Amino acid sequence: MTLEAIRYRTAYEELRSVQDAFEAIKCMKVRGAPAIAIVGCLSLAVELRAGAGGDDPVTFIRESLCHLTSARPTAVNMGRAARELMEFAENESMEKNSEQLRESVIAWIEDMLERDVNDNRKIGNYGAQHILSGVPRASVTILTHCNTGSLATAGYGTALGVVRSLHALSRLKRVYCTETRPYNQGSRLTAYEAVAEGIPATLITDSMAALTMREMDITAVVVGADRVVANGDTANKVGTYQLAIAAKHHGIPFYVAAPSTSCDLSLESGRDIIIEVRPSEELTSINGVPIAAPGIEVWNPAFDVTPHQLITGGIITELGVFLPSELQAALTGRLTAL
Ligand SMILES: CSC[C@H]1O[C@H](OP(=O)(O)O)[C@H](O)[C@@H]1O
Repeated sequence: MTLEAIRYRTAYEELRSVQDAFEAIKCMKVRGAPAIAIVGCLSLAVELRAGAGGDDPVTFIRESLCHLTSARPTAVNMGRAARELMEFAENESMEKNSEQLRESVIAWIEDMLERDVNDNRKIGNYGAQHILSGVPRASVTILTHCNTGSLATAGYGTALGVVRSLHALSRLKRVYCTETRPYNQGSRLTAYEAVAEGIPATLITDSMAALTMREMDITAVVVGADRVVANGDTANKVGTYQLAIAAKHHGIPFYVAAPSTSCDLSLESGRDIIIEVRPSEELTSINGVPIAAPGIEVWNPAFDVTPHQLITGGIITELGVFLPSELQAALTGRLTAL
């Protein structure tokens, strides 16, 4: 029997309450804009199924959603879901008793799972068709950042959903995924999804991205989003902005893939987006092992904002692919301001 030095495993953790979900989101055991909203709301469903809220479930729902929304400020999805669910619950409470209301809200929450996967499959297909329409070559090479796959959503993924759709069409030559320091969503999660599904993928360090664009015939850069605002400026994992600059320099189309649930028309531009700054330890250690001089000062913004002018390929949504300047018109009527 050969020595098994490393076992890379899938582990599941039960979340039994809103507080469990809040803590899992806060410490990034659960991460990814859509996944944060879905897991947050599902934790509420778990408590409602157990009768939480008693004779006043609306108050319990409101307080729970407010708490969950406070876990991480940049991604819009949890806040959007909280507002929409609260509106639904208040309307339902006018004609349903507490038990009926709880069941109605649980059904609304459970529907999020299917809605998200359906949105992601549409994003995947729209994105793949748009990228393929621009190139005569049989197959394409994509560069992506962070993790935007099944481990960041209810399934299939957004930017990685585009990669999945290209792969399903046998039109993906290769996807280059950045390790995405400091939390390594790319090396730990995207690489895991790609290997598990036999998607041709190459892991690179973040610092190799510009060189990869120059040397590896990249067809397009496709990234996810945490908050796309009215003018198309997009907050996404830190490092996205410099990818967009490098893509511009190399004449490579830069796409953002995001469901309408990741869009926030209440904000005019990226200047209005709150950027989460995370603990220094994420940079100075890995799994508790120090990798930096003790006492060094650290700046650890979890996201940056890519100006809409650099999103040259377009914004891929479940409604289609739009230029940043077209986004607000495309989404108006489907989305209301937060
Ligand atoms: C479809 S996931 C969107 C987005 O969320 C990730 O951030 P985090 O891992 O900190 O939750 C990353 O920015 C992805 O692009």
